[in-house]
Amino acid sequence: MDLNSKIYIAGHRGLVGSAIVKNLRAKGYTNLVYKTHKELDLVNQNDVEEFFKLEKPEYVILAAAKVGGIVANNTYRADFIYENLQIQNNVIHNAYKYEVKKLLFLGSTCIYPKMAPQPMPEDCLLTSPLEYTNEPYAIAKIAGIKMCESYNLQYGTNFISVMPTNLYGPNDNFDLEKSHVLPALIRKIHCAKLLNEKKYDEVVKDLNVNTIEEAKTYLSNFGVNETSVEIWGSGKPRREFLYSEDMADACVFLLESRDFSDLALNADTPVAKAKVECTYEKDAKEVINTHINIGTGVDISIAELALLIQEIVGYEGEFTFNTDKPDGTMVKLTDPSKLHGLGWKHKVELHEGVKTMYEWYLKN
Ligand SMILES: NC(=O)C1=CN([C@@H]2O[C@H](COP(=O)(O)OP(=O)(O)OC[C@H]3O[C@@H](n4cnc5c(N)ncnc54)[C@H](OP(=O)(O)O)[C@@H]3O)[C@@H](O)[C@H]2O)C=CC1
Ligand SMILES: C[C@H]1O[C@H](OP(=O)(O)OP(=O)(O)OC[C@H]2O[C@@H](n3cnc4c(=O)[nH]c(N)nc43)[C@H](O)[C@@H]2O)[C@@H](O)[C@@H](O)C1=O
Repeated sequence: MDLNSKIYIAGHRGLVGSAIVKNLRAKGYTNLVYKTHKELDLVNQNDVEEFFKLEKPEYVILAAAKVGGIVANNTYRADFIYENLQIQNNVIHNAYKYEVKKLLFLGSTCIYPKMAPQPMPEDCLLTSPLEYTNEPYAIAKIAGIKMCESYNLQYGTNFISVMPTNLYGPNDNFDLEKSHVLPALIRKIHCAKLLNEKKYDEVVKDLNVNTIEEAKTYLSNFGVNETSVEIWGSGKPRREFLYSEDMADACVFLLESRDFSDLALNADTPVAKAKVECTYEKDAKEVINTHINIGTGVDISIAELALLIQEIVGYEGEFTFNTDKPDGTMVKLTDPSKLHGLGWKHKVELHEGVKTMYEWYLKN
């Protein structure tokens, strides 16, 4: 990739996409292409093909997807599987058709089995059943990995898949119903603090409603009042969080350094030969695995996360636990040793990242 290469970032306004644009710009890449969802609906096959035909990007980063937290995944199951399959089918296939030099596909660590060994290595994929709450989303993501792998093998493309752990940072989704836990808890705890301090104008502004009564009613639906904040589930599940700017840096690092161009079945390489002959299937599988974990290797319980956010926000109320809401997977800690072996490690620790994110939230 040189600094003038034409790079298409799909999903450039999202949590990850915006961090990737920032990272690429800081590294001096100048020829970046993007479209909002409104300008180009990636679910639409014809429109995506027209875009590739016209723009002919040399590199593609696929950070556009239907994304949400545990309840959104569990509720809008059809939308999560349909939209994600459509988006990735359209983008990956056209990247092949219009000869993109390299593509980076963003999966998720929820592709791994619910009872995966901890920490989860890349090769535990497809070894036992998935977590139910996000099974449709995870199945779409697994299809994306297998598509990248299959196009590399059959057509000699250079498609990479990354499996990030739970992410957070600027431009995150703070919608209390649909967001992930970290932005949801920041907003709930912040609003409870404002209610407690009777800063009603600020609560009304935060929620974009007209009156404090409206704001209080809305927040009470999410178990938030002057003195307490509801946490979904038991608080016992453990999650691993990575700051979005670290995630973006890992993506650009892998895009610059990882290469699968010798994997085509007709390539004159030992892996390709092994794959054709099906003689060294295990060895070949280890080498052709296009997916790689991106994580910190450190996790924290949801109850501990709430305490950490409480301290950063400066909230003095209590927490309640709503066990009618799902816990989801109890532990999903990545094994990032493959990534570490390639020479990349995260820089932002959780406390610092949450502090920076809260400052961003207050400004935006
Ligand atoms: N957030 C997380 O914790 C994790 C995320 N991931 C993966 O990382 C990737 C990025 O996620 P994240 O940044 O959090 O998601 P966001 O929801 O923040 O951003 C998603 C982006 O995708 C775009 N988009 C969605 N649907 C369409 C569509 N039909 N056509 C065009 N654009 C569309 C949105 O565009 P617009 O802004 O114009 O609406 C938005 O820019 C996804 O693949 C996700 O699965 C993986 C693990 C964890
Ligand atoms: C990244 C990954 O994220 C999703 O999986 P998840 O990790 O289960 O997502 P989550 O962040 O929404 O929840 C984490 C934990 O936190 C608890 N929790 C407490 N209180 C709130 C709360 O207020 N909101 C939310 N959302 N969760 C809460 C919640 O009950 C759960 O135990 C995938 O669907 C999929 O999108 C994916 O790839």
